[in-house]
Amino acid sequence: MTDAHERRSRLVVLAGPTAVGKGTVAAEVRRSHPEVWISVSATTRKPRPGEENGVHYWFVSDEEFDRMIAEGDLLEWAVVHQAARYGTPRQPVDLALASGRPAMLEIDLQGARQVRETMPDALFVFLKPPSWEELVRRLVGRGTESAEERERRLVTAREELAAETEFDVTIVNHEVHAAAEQLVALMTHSPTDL
Ligand SMILES: Nc1ncnc2c1ncn2[C@@H]1O[C@H](COP(=O)(O)OP(=O)(O)OP(=O)(O)O)[C@@H](O)[C@H]1O
Ligand SMILES: Nc1nc2c(ncn2[C@@H]2O[C@H](COP(=O)(O)O)[C@@H](O)[C@H]2O)c(=O)[nH]1
Repeated sequence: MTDAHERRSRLVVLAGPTAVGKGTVAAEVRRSHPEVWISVSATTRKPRPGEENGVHYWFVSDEEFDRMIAEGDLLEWAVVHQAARYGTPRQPVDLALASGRPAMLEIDLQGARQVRETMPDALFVFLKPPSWEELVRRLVGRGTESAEERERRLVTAREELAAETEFDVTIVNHEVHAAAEQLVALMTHSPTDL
């Protein structure tokens, strides 16, 4: 493996449609590979039951999010599902990469495109559902959105699925542990080895 490839693999950007399982797979990586650093995003969305500030997200006000943008604190940010703003705090990413830890961002397509511009050496991974029907089942089964919000998310999901070819690698999330292991392997192996 070349030095260039090692640099390329250390930051993984994970994206994919709503409810494909990005958060679940990221939680599995956190559980089984504590050596991997995972970014905690800031969002203006309200917490879901069980979500903790600083663990799942930094839940911030619109004013605080405006301040973070103005002060250049965010590596990327976007309005997602036409509903709330989400962004990646820049400094923790820089610190994780400087410390040599493998690092991962779990963000939407718009954010991934921004990171592609500023950090083209990152590895862009698309998490894909086994089928559209299974994606809808997971979204409904999660039970965290209203029917109206689910519809909005599925509109974005169609656009995100169409962007798969922009990514370096696709992982199909059939099973959570297997998907997490494939993701971690990408941080240490060439995609062509898998
Ligand atoms: N491999 C899998 N098999 C079956 N169910 C899964 C799998 N992965 C995730 N799920 C379930 O699918 C639902 C959506 O998962 P999750 O919330 O992680 O998706 P997400 O991609 O982070 O969604 P969003 O982009 O909307 O935040 C959850 O109920 C989760 O338990
Ligand atoms: N561009 C960014 N997108 C992000 C970030 N953190 C999360 N996300 C994406 O938002 C949607 C919705 O998440 P949810 O928790 O409300 O279901 C999902 O696609 C996430 O990947 C971020 O920092 N930047």
